[in-house]
Amino acid sequence: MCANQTKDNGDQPILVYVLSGYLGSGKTTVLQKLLKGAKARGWKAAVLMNEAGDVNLDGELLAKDVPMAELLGGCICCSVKNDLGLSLLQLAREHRPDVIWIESTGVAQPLEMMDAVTEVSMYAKLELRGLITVVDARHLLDRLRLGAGKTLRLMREQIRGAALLLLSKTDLVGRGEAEEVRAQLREWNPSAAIEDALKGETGTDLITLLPGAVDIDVRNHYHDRHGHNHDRQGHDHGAPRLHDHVHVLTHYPSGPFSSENFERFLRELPASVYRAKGIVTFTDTAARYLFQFAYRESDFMPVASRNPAPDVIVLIGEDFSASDLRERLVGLGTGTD
Ligand SMILES: Nc1nc2c(ncn2[C@@H]2O[C@H](COP(=O)(O)OP(=O)(O)OP(=O)(O)O)[C@@H](O)[C@H]2O)c(=O)[nH]1
Repeated sequence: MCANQTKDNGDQPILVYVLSGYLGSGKTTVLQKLLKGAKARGWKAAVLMNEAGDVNLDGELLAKDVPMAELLGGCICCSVKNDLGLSLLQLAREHRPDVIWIESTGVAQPLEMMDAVTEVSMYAKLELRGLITVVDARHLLDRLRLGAGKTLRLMREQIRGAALLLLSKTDLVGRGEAEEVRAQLREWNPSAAIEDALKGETGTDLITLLPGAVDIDVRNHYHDRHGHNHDRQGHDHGAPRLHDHVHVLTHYPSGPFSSENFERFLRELPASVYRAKGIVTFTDTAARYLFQFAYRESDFMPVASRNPAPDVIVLIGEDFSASDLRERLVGLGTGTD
């Protein structure tokens, strides 16, 4: 391979992560570490920042060479939902990054966020890999002591929706208190990885903790600048962490399948998958279809033929086995479903 050949991720999905966490929990601090880690690995990263106010001060704290889009004056999950789509698409098309980090406002509802981000998968090859929630140990503890309330409820939702939980401000609590917080996190979200992140510093390289990030390593290293041909399975990058119990699963079908198989697949989805959407091509119909599945009802609409996005199926749920569902999805195309 030629030494100055650059990586080509043309056909690879851009991986998207949402950084969630209550106001002041340490999201920007973590984002700075993520950007540093991405740079060290030669990944091209971009950032989308959402601030509830009219100015974005956090953006000032980030490296100037990182493409960044800002959404001000509202929260992604409600008032600026459509703008999020446009900004994400623009970032994706203009910069073709390997990874996009979205820093959400501290008050964002995680499920609404997932819904908004996955909507963009209908227009560009982009894959939401999950929510990373930063939890302020001190603040959560104080809220737990106060008992039920709106803020505690939101913190709990952000924790429940996460694939990775980063515990910040452990320096502001005692050792026993930190353990109390960890136990609470495990109770609310038993499938998430939990890591201490004091001022954004984690014991293990933060990048390796991201669900699915090894995929970026694999694609980059395969075309690495020095021409080294690395193992596409990523075996030389340490053992990838398994996040089988995911909340979002994005699948790109390798070809069309029968509408009957697909309808059966939707009917047989486990109750833990409460939202699905995508674009599919059937062997037995002329048009491509955009489908929406919510509250176990599905809806199909023909897609304009000019939509350049590839076929895609996105599943969103509480906690489901990705490998099991992925197997069923692959089976759709082979008729073994
Ligand atoms: N003591 C302590 N302070 C921290 C830690 N992590 C972050 N901070 C500080 O907490 C403050 C808020 O951190 P940010 O990273 O800006 O938090 P954020 O979640 O982006 O804040 P918003 O965007 O306002 O929601 C900053 O002053 C950080 O330096 C930590 O682990 N311990």
